[in-house]
Amino acid sequence: MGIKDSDIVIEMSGIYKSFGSQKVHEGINLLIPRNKISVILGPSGTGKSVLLKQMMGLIMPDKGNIFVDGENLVEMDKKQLLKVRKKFGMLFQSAALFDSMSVYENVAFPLREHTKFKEDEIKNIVMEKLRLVGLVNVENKMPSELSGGMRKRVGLARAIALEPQIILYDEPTTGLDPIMRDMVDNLIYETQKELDVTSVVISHDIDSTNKIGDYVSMIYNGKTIINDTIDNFRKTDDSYVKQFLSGSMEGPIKVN
Ligand SMILES: Nc1ncnc2c1ncn2[C@@H]1O[C@H](COP(=O)(O)OP(=O)(O)OP(=O)(O)O)[C@@H](O)[C@H]1O
Repeated sequence: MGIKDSDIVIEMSGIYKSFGSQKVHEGINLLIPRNKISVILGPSGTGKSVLLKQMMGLIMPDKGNIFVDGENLVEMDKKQLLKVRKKFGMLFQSAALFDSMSVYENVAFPLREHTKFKEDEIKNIVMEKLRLVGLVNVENKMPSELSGGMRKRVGLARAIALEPQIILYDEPTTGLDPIMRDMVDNLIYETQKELDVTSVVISHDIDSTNKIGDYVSMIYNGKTIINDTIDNFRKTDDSYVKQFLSGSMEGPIKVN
């Protein structure tokens, strides 16, 4: 079974994006199946983060279409885009916590911004999300008092506070030691199972990909090299994928 047989939640087609004279995307096509984990791989600077931002309409492509649940983001006005963005939660690379706010206030932040919930309702949700990511008795701590892995958990609790259908993870394991990396992989895996959401994970890490990925895509030189099931990814003869998997200097991928 290939990716085309699955229920697709996000479809990007013919995406072109430049910043000034710098061409980042030159005809990206990408399918993201619903309620599964899709990993997006690619060398540094190939525009993976830009791709993620385009999925939720934070950056618009110069050309191409982005469908979320069949609705085309590039044809939407601001109000429609705000509505679509509510389907998404994003965990940024650095977890991007507010340093001057406690853990509790960080997770409560999107609820205060986007809902009219009363304080006792907010409290219930915050405590429930913290419990879900495996954090107890830390709600009054400040981010600076937490380890890197705990901050990722708080970032994830905040990302899921509004119960998104789609969670985007921008390089969640970069800069973490192997044990912490494993912990974050498990967290992504468990969150997907527990909440039955669609997860899109940007990664450089083949071990993580093998562990959590249901589907794998690879982006290189502004184009999609592969976008398929993990099984087909492992079996492919594509020379770009093979070079990336082997970490070799030899092959079609140019190493700067
Ligand atoms: N808002 C922006 N304005 C101008 N250039 C940008 C903007 N966002 C990204 N870029 C450029 O687009 C290119 C792709 O960036 P992006 O962060 O998406 O790469 P990436 O594949 O996620 O890289 P990495 O794996 O190193 O994080 C980079 O050269 C970056 O400088």
